[in-house]
Amino acid sequence: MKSLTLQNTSINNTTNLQNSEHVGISINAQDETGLQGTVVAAYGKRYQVELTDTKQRISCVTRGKKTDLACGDFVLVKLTDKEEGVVESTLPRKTLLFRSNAFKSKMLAANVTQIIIVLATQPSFYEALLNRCLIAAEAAGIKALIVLNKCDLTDNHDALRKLELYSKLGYQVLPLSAKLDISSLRPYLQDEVSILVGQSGMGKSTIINALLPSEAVRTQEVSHVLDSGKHTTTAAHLYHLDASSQLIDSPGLQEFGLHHLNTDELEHAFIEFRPFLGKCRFNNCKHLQEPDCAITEALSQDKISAERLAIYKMLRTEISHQIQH
Ligand SMILES: Nc1nc2c(ncn2[C@@H]2O[C@H](COP(=O)(O)OP(=O)(O)OP(=O)(O)O)[C@@H](O)[C@H]2O)c(=O)[nH]1
Ligand SMILES: [Zn+2]
Repeated sequence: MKSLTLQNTSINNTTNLQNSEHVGISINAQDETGLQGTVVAAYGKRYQVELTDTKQRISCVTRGKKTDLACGDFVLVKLTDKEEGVVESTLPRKTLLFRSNAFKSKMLAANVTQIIIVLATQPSFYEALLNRCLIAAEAAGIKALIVLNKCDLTDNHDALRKLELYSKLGYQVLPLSAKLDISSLRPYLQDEVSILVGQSGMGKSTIINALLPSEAVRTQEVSHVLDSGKHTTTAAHLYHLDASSQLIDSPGLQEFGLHHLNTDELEHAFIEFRPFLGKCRFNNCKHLQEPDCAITEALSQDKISAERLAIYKMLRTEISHQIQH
C-alpha cells in the first residue's frame, strides 16, 4: 500500500472495516466514534458520504482545512444536521490511486481493487497515457484491465495490434462495444471496486450508462443532497453495481503525472523489468546507458520491448527533476 491515512480512529484494521456492515450502528446511536460511511463523491471540499448502516447519503465537510479524502474512502462522520455531517476520521486504506504533477498530487480513488483503462478504436488513444495508468496501478498495487471500446467500428486493426504488447506483458485486454453490448465486461466487475479511467471521448459515460441505466436519477440525487444548483467538478463518483461490486467513474484524463513515484517504485512498476532488477553491474544503475545493465541486456534479448524501455526512460527523466522521497 502506497499511502495510509489514519487519524484518531479506533478501528485500526481492515478486517473490522469489512465486517462493519454487521456492527449495526444506527443513525440514532451515534456515539463517540461517529457513524461509518463511504465517500461516494468528492466535490472540491465537499464530500458525499453514504452511511453504511442506513445507505442514506449525506453531504459532509472535513474538519479544518483538511481535504485529503478520496472517493472510496471509509470514514467516520458526525451528523451536524439531518443530511449533513463532518468527517472525523478516515479508516486505513487498502489502496490509494494517485496522479500528480511536479507541484501537487491528486488522489483519484481509495480502496479500489481494479483500474479499468478505457481506450477506443477511434479517436486514437495515447499509448503514453495507457502506460502511465498501468504504472500508477502497479505502483499502488491495483490490478489493471484494458478495455478497447468501439469495436463495432470496422477499422480496429491498428488499435488491436498496438495492444498486443500489453497482453504479452500479462495485462487483460477486453475488446467490446459499449454501444452494442456491455455484457462481456460484467464478469470482470464482479466483487471488485473498479475505477474507470480514460481520455475524453473513449466512451466512459457510455459504459456507465450501459451498466447503470438509472445513472441520471443518481446524478439528480447528488445535486439534491449537495443542495447546489451549480455544476461543480466531480473528482470521482462511486456507484453500486450490486452488493459486492462497485464502480467509480472519474473525469476524462488528458494527462497522468507520476511525480509521486520515486525511481525505485517506477522501475518496479514495469512488470517485465522485475526479473532483471538488482542484476545490473552497478547497484544504483538507472538503466539509461550504464555498462552491464541487465535491463539493456534484456532488451537485446527481446525480453523487454523498446517501446516500454523508451517510456521508462522518459518517465525516469520526468520524475528525476524533483527531490526524491
Ligand atoms: N460506435 C461506437 N461509438 C461509441 C461507443 N461508445 C461510445 N461511443 C461514442 O463515442 C462518443 C464519446 O462517448 P462518451 O461515452 O461520451 O465518452 P467519454 O469517455 O465519457 O467522454 P467524456 O465525457 O468526454 O469523458 C459518443 O459519441 C458515443 O456515442 C461504441 O461502443 N461504439
Ligand atoms: Zn541497469
